[in-house]
Amino acid sequence: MSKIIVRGGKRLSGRVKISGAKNAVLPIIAASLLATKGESVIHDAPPLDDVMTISQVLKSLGVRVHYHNETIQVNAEHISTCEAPYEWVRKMRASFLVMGPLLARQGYCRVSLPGGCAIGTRPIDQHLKGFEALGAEIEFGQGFIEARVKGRLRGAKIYLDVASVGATENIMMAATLAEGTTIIENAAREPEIVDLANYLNAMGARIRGAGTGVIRIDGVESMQGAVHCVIPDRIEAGTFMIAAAISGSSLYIEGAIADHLRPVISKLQEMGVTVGEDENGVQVSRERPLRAVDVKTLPYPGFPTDMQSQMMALLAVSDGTGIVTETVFENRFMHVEQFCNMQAQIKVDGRTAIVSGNSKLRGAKVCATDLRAGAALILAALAADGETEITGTHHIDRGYVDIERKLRELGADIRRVEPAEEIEQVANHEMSIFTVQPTWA
Ligand SMILES: CC(=O)N[C@H]1[C@@H](OP(=O)(O)OP(=O)(O)OC[C@H]2O[C@@H](n3ccc(=O)[nH]c3=O)[C@H](O)[C@@H]2O)O[C@H](CO)[C@@H](O)[C@@H]1O
Ligand SMILES: C=C(OP(=O)(O)O)C(=O)O
Repeated sequence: MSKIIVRGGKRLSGRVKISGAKNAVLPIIAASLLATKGESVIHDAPPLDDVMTISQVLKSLGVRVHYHNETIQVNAEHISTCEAPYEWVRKMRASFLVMGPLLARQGYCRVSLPGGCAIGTRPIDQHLKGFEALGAEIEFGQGFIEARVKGRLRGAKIYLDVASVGATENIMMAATLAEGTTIIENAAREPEIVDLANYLNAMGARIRGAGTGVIRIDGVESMQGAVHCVIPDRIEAGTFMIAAAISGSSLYIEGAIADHLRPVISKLQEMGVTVGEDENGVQVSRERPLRAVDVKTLPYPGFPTDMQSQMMALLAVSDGTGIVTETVFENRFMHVEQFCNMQAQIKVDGRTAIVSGNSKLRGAKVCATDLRAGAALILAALAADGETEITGTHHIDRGYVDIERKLRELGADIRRVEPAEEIEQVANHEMSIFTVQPTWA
């Protein structure tokens, strides 16, 4: 498969435009299943493999989906089946988000168990607990989950044991068409939850409190298609902020919403990075040596787990020792071994990684073990001596739009290599939206 090759040591400069948020657009596309009338038009939908995957899930349900120029149109007036197949759901955890809308609208669904990044066991018990509280009966089949309800779901009070992003989204979507009021307590507060609630409200839902720990949903009889613009991707923005810091550069990150990035901005400032903000984005500059800091991942508004590996790359080249504690996922240190192949000094003890700084990173052959780990390896490679070859690029393509083009335009020496004999195969493969966008459009 393809490789990304980076020759480190280049200064970057200029501005980079952040794409729409992967983690916002995926639930929003799933939510469009709730519209029994009219078409949804979703702008700033990034051309990512994950967006293709969720589109394929909807198409497999008989829904009309069309993608053009970062706008996705969904017409879900007609649904022909309530079964979301393994073929697509296994590729990505967010596919499981069709369960809430299907159950609410059709009273039945059969959804394959979800896949996604291998960063922990990632149970779905909180999603199912929520559906059961709303009156659904849940059955496990072989690799499938079936949910059914007689008549409409009924509003309920649901306390989440963990403030799960996916469970909050799935339950919130299911509750929109329930009879009566649903209250989700200990709800996740991520900006992507707020974006989803805004879209659902534009479709006719009645949701209050999204972005706080208590969300109230007053059920409505029906919903229709709506127009929506997806928020900018705070994780992509954070990744480019670290690109500026790790390469000793100054970059303007266009579209970044500083309020969504507070924990990342605050850590970078503690490390000696200058961050300026205005209404259109953030300016990040690093002129002096970096100071190591400790980082603990937490649900929003804490430091995002999706920025942990990128921050670890930065700590590896900072002065001093930084302790990284991962509290959200129990197995999200797979990238450490890859960093160590680049001469980073990192020791893992359970959920803690001790990063001894001042490493002179060296280019090496490394493999992206998951999406953010792949981005973090690119960042490390920007600061490394010599050439780094990164495989496992399919992980990166799940969540970053044209990362190598964006970095190249800023001055990085980065390119993607497709082995000659595989080019034709890739071009014919419907997974690659970059080469065969029209097959799922
Ligand atoms: C598509 C998407 O938006 N993905 C994001 C979403 O994933 P996702 O929605 O899967 O993450 P969750 O917030 O659900 O997971 C957080 C923690 O809760 C646990 N848990 C979750 C559900 C459940 O039913 N039971 C349970 O125990 C998980 O194992 C994990 O330890 O939020 C994560 C945490 O910010 C991010 O890393 C992912 O990028
Ligand atoms: C873990 C991630 O994605 P997913 O939840 O889709 O696996 C991520 O975006 O970093």
